[in-house]
Amino acid sequence: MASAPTTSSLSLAVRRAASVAPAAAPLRRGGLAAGCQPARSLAFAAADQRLAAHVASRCRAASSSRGIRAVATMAKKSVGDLTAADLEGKRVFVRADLNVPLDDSQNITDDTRIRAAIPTIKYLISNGAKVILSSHLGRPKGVTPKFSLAPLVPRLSELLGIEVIKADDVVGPEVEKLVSTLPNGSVLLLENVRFYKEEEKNDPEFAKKLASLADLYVNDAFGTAHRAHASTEGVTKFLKPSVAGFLLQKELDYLVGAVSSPARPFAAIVGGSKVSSKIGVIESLLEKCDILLLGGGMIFTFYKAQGLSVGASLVEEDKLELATSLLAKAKEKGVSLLLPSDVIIADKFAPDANSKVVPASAIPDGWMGLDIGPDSVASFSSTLETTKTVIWNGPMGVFEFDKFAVGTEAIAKKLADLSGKGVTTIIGGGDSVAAVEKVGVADVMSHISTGGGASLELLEGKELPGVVALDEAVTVKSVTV
Ligand SMILES: Nc1ncnc2c1ncn2[C@@H]1O[C@H](COP(=O)(O)OP(=O)(O)O)[C@@H](O)[C@H]1O
Ligand SMILES: O=C(OP(=O)(O)O)[C@H](O)COP(=O)(O)O
Repeated sequence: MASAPTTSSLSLAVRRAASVAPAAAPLRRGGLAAGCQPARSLAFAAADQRLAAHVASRCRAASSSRGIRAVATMAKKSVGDLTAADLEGKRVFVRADLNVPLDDSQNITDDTRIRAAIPTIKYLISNGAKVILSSHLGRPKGVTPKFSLAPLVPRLSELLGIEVIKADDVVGPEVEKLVSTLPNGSVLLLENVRFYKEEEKNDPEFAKKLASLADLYVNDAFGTAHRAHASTEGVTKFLKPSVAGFLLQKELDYLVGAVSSPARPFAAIVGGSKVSSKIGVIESLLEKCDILLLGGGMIFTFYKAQGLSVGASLVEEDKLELATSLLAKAKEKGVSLLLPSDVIIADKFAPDANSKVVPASAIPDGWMGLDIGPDSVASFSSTLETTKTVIWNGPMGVFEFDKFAVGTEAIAKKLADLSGKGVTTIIGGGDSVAAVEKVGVADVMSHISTGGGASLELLEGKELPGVVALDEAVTVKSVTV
């Protein structure tokens, strides 16, 4: 697997690459100036931005001639910073995102989010903590049995290797009683936290009640970190320490870390239905990537902006100027922006539509582009061959219809192939994850995000309230480049 930078705690606001020297050299502890130490070995207790900058500048001086890049990071405290001495016998409120799909018989149809939450919970129970596990499921309006977390208990228990206890409520005397009898190393799953309307309102009294159940707080709910809710944000005001779980840490390491200081060439593939939903992502990625490949429904707005006929394809008339300015911005930034050279068109928006391949410049009236064509797949693939880091957000076509899933699946397979060759491949949540899973290549990617909305916000450069609220720690890491 490729060498994405890893940190011992979370990257957030400040990342200062002190040097990017071309030659690779092994890390040599003795060779660094005082205050600069290899990754994972140095954690500054004080969370001070100036300290981070100061240390970065010292490391810059020390490492520029050795092919070592030192990155001082405003970081969040991690659950990994807590030892058995901190955790033994402690009640730990863990907010996870266990919002998994259930079928009509309440069977879990995709347990990815449950599996992703396991490392943090296992770490806590193996260190003698009492885990009070909280999540939402769906968007219930009040108490709604079909949104109960009960169907998750067997799978959680199986994956953890212990019997998970389930509470019928989120707060209140019954829950308090259960918490008071919890043995060390056990897990109590609270009921769906959104059964209380106070959760989404981030009601301080409700947050205080949640906090009163525990001694410390771990947020591992990356998929919900863009929500300022009582269990993701409010609760941190009443529980110290409030730290990040391993999943949250990994998501930020890839979606912020690997994207901010990527191994280059760095390519971004952006697809999906509309330019309007991806403006922020495209603008942000144009600042960072070397190559930008565009696919999906949004390409027709770009074609039209360039004066091409797009038939009945999806076009956002009010975004034509924006498309033109994004093309200009790419040029100005020296980013090679590639639009598909051919497309698969359909005579109607349906799985059984008649279809044919045409050059992008030859879409007849009445036909709509629903996928990228074979020449585009070939040119995108050969371009991707040159890269060291790739991030993908949004499908290349209407992949829900088999006939128009070819381009998306080909890109998924190409990324799997590149991943096997050491390229860092990051799948940024949402439909692209579904595509990668459909093709059966999810396991080989460097990172697959568990959050659609959250990953989009991160890629747009926004801060996530559930992350901002956590305790800070400054770390310095060094990586060879
Ligand atoms: N050429 C196209 N025309 C219309 N819709 C498209 C086209 N290509 C992709 N889409 C649709 O875009 C949707 C995904 O868009 P979006 O939500 O922006 O992506 P993501 O969920 O990956 O962030 C899919 O439902 C897909 O069918
Ligand atoms: O599934 C989720 O988000 P996602 O669909 O954007 O990945 C999260 O659990 C957040 O759920 P919400 O969008 O109801 O707050």
